[in-house]
Amino acid sequence: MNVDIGNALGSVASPGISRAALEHLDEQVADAHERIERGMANGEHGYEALNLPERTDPDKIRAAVEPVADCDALVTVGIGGSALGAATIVDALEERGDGTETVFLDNVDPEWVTAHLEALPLEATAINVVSRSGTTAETLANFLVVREAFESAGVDWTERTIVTTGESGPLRDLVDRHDLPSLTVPDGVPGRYAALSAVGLVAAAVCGHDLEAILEGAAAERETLSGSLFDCPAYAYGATAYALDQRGAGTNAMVPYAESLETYAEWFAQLWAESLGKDDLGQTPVRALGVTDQHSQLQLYRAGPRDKLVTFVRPLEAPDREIPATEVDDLSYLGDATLGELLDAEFEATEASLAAASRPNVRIELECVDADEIGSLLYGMEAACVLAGELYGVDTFEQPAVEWAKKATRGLLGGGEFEEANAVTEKTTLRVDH
Ligand SMILES: O=P(O)(O)OC[C@H]1O[C@H](O)[C@H](O)[C@@H](O)[C@@H]1O
Repeated sequence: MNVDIGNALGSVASPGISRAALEHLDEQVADAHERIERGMANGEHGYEALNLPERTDPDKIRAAVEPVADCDALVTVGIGGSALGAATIVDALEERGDGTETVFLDNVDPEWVTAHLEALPLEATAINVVSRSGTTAETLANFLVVREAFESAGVDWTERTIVTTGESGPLRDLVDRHDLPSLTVPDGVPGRYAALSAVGLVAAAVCGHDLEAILEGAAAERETLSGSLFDCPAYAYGATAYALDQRGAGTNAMVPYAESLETYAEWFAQLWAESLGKDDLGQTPVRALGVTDQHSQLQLYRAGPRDKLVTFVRPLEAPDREIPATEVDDLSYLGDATLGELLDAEFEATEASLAAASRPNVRIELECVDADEIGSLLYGMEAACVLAGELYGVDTFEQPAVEWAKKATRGLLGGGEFEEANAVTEKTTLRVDH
């Protein structure tokens, strides 16, 4: 992964960061890097995630999925960090997989869940249940619904289920009770940093992806971590995003220029929001897709409030397709090009249009979208986020605000005494009814 922060410099953009300020920030990056290395060496909570490329055992994951390796479809039941990493990988690599259909049940909208289950060939479908805590209501509820759907269809779900969870908890109890194949979420790895463990790789393994290549790409990115942002793409990104936020770019629009990376933007949004949104600090991630959202959001990014950083992710190589020639003179220029050339031109034009309007933007380049590069991207952005967390001085690896709502939900459903649930009845209303 390469990062170009030229269009975030003060000489181009407003807000922007001057070279001198960047040099100064680099001293903080050196300190933060030392802290990160120490955390990694000691296996501290959160920092341990950056050790995953060396710690994850692909053979173990493949052995666990072996009983369902010939399935036609895989339904992953998980939410947040227990779904988005896996979804990012299989969506990015879909064209390179073995054709296994993948469905991610990461919502409890009943109509949507039912529609998915009814469309799946259950006798040829495997179930991938993922929950670090083993207590997340949405995941456990969906698993119960999926189980029942299998039972009603006369399919033995215990033969088709793989569970990834912590060492203990309700989901671990189910594993033990039904003797299900299972994998463990590594200690010290928060869900949103777990894509490079079994949490993200079970689905990839079932789809026939090259787990070693994903981990090698991540390991190569890990090698770039160093005490200077000028030598480390991940830190260059994390430090620049932080510096831009400090200067007023409170929103970070993540814009991959590849359909296959659309889910990656969702994964990034969780990573950035849950890790940095604390103590009244943080940068709001928004998701967009090139070229599609040039025609819906670009107007705001180029001419709206100067409160945004636009982050492009650009694969340099991709399969291409000719644009057929046409008999209409005004369109003849298209016939001389390919769809890839059009995509590239749109990217270059959009990037330049933002720079010309002094809007800060950063370019993240991948060689292509393959297993190696996706490993590199996920690891690089995790490291960027950990660095940003150090610079902000927040508790990067916790998410107390999300836990608050989880407790309130459980309280409302009678799952225990949680005072957070009282806030629901105490709500202030000012209704305008039809
Ligand atoms: O893996 P689980 O324990 O089921 O948690 C799933 C998700 O739950 C919450 O929403 C947390 O904020 C996320 O960080 C986590 O990824």
